[in-house]
Amino acid sequence: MKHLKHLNKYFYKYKWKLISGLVITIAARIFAIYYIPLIGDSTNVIEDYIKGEITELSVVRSELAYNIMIIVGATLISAFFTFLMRQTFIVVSRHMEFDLKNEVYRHYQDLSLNFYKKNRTGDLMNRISEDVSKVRMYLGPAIMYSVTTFTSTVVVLIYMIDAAPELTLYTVIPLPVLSYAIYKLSVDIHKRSTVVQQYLSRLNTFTQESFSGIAVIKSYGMEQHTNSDFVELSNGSRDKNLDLVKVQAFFFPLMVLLIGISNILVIYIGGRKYLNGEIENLGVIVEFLLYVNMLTWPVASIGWVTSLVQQASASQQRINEFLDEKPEITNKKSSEDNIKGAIAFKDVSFTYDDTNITALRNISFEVKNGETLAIIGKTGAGKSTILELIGRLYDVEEGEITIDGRNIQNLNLDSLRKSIGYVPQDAFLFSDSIKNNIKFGKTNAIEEEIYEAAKNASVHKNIVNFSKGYDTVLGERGITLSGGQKQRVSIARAIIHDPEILLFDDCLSAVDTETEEEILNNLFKISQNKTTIIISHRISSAKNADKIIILEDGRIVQQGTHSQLINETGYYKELYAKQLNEKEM
Ligand SMILES: Nc1ncnc2c1ncn2[C@@H]1O[C@H](COP(=O)(O)OP(=O)(O)OP(=O)(O)O)[C@@H](O)[C@H]1O
Repeated sequence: MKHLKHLNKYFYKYKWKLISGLVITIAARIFAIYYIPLIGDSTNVIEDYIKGEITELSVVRSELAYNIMIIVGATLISAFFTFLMRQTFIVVSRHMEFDLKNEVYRHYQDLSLNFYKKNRTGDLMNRISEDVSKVRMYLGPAIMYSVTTFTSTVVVLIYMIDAAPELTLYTVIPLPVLSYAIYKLSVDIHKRSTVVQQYLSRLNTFTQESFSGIAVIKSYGMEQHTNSDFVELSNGSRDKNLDLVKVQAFFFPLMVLLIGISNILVIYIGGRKYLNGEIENLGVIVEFLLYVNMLTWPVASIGWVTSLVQQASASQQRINEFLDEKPEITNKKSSEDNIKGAIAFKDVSFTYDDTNITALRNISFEVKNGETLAIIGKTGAGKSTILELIGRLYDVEEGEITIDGRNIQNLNLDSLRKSIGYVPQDAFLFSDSIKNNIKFGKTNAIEEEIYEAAKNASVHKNIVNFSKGYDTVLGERGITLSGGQKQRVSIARAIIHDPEILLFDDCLSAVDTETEEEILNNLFKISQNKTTIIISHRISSAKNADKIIILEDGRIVQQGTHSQLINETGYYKELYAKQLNEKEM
């Protein structure tokens, strides 16, 4: 239960709505019960007529007509209040669910990359959807049914004790048993449905992966194999579903059985008391039958609600685990910074926490504002790590990275990130239109700016050739761009952002050398007063840079300009010779 404390702030936020829900529920219950004594009364009138205590049929008629009117009126009012009750409690729970989802989502966004490496996307999604839904069952139905149960029980018991105290005692005896049995059943149902849920999520992941990787499956002729894996999984899923259905099937029969026992007790004990003259009228027995039936659902719901609260508590615990995670990268300065973009690494070493791989060792270099630095090196040399550190996707512990002479950890984080246009190695595009993907870099960009950015990234011509042009939808719902096109849309996104610092991580690898040349020329014009860092495996991307550094195993092994490096024995000269040869061939 302690995990659910986190939600108290939401109860406080919606306190007035909840209090009005409470008042409405009490009113609904009072009106729902109000008519029962009238039914007892009507039975008594008929009984008195049969016994001859009332001789006028017209008296019976008018008494019954009056009772019926009140019964219909009270039922309608009760129905109206019940409608309002659901509208209040369930609507409030939907608001709370919305708030909680937003809270979790905002927190996810603040968390650092390390958190995303440690936790699987499926798990993140489950906690924000499945777990939040389970918590909503506590915020809405569980609270609503608890209030209903409490008010119904109190009001019904008052009426019952007033009518026949001893009979009340006998008839309510089976009800706690009913509540306990439903609780036990609900716990079992919960256990089984968790397993069903797990199977479902495995089945979903499997199908999703199979369809995403359909090209690989088909080209290796693995359809049969994949199909039998699917059948095996879905057989398991069906069996678990059947297990669940079996237990669920007990729910209503159990309720009917226990209500039946209560009814028999009312008739048996009530009947004997009537015959002994301890109860004056048959109407009391009729009333009691109605009371017992009216108590059944609230009492049964105690068991159900207990299990809902337990599930919600387990879910909230999982949500809290993530909410308690502190972002590793924090903003230490609230006021904004004006960034020009001169970057310097001073003796920076960096080891990834999770793999313990030391990606950078004693790295020092400087790029002045407006200059271009190219980084070349074999795969795994630490090139991408340098760019990630500049954007503070990770913080360095050894050495210092400065921008405009200030340690980046002391700069306003938002200003820092806004001053950077980063094109990662795997160009990621959203399942949205090309236009919106480019606008991601500048949400208020006008059409002309989008076209300009796309032209500078040499992708405009490709885009206008699509039948829907810039409105072409990408990804699952639309077309798939070629690797080179993706990279160029991603470059356009960085260009439109118009940042002070441009970071390109091997993002021209999938374009042909001619287009590469074209983009580099455009970039050269755009980035006159920007600081640019280009990572590449090609000399052609690096040769015009003001400075080139060669990384090997996390260390800078050579640095200089193109003309210096081609005359110096080492990796750059070898690469140059190799790529020159390839070009000539
Ligand atoms: N997120 C990460 N978590 C743990 N280790 C990582 C992570 N990213 C990179 N590494 C490791 O750090 C080392 C440097 O990786 P990095 O991506 O910086 O190399 P790179 O020079 O950019 O390589 P490539 O040219 O293949 O992109 C590698 O050994 C890599 O396995």
